[in-house]
Amino acid sequence: MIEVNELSYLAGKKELLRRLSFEARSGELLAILGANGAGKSTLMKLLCRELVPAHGHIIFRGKNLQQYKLPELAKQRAVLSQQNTISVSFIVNELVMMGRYPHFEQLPALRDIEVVKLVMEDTGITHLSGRDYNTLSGGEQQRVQLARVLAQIYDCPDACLFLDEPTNGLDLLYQQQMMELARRMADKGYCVICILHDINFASRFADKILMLKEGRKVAIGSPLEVISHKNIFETFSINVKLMACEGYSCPLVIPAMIQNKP
Ligand SMILES: Nc1ncnc2c1ncn2[C@@H]1O[C@H](COP(=O)(O)OP(=O)(O)OP(=O)(O)O)[C@@H](O)[C@H]1O
Repeated sequence: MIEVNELSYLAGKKELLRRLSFEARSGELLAILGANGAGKSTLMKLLCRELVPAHGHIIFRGKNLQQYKLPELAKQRAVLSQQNTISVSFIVNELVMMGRYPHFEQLPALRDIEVVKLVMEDTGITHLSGRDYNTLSGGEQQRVQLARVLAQIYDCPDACLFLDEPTNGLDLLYQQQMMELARRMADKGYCVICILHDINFASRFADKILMLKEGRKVAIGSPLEVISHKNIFETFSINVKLMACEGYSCPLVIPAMIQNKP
């Protein structure tokens, strides 16, 4: 689905990503972990073609990403970004319909209206349908944006869904629902690539984890392969305890006390 080959990105003279290679397949949830400033969002912007690589290339569904026309790409990948502030007033229903814009010219077809209804049900926002987006809480806005991006790729079940810290601002229930929804999307055949800060969510829901440190790959593999004291220390400079969790194959990560700190 996505092959990343020797990808580098420069901002001025600063190398934000260094010779990064990995792949993500259809039906897979890939979590990207790394400290603040590790290059996770930069990588996601490259994968979505918001940025152009300095070196290396990205093959998306068998074709170099740069060769796609944007309208073509819009039906095959959708992005939930971190920043979702809107200066103009929009009714929730209209905002979700924006996800269907790549699919119709002037007026939405019956299918577009049906998809908007379905994604609003999936994300639990049907009751917000007539509300002004700017009056919603941060967590409600996050779910509306998720509904919009799901609407965009709803009819393309092997499309790619990019989620940049999707659990930000959500309470515990909605964090879990967000990750369960991401998991369900992968199980349906979508390739889901998700930036996370919570190692336990990555461990619990991802098929593969990519760990980044200062723009380079520390490790990639299944949670069992990747979640180790060594990789976590190298990525985050913290010591942790790893615990086996009954009924789950993935390890549970608990912060160890930092010694000699006030
Ligand atoms: N245009 C730019 N010019 C200079 N430095 C940049 C530019 N864009 C990003 N950076 C720097 O590149 C590094 C990686 O940024 P990026 O946003 O990809 O990190 P991140 O891993 O997503 O971090 P966070 O977890 O804090 O969101 C940061 O140190 C950031 O300050």
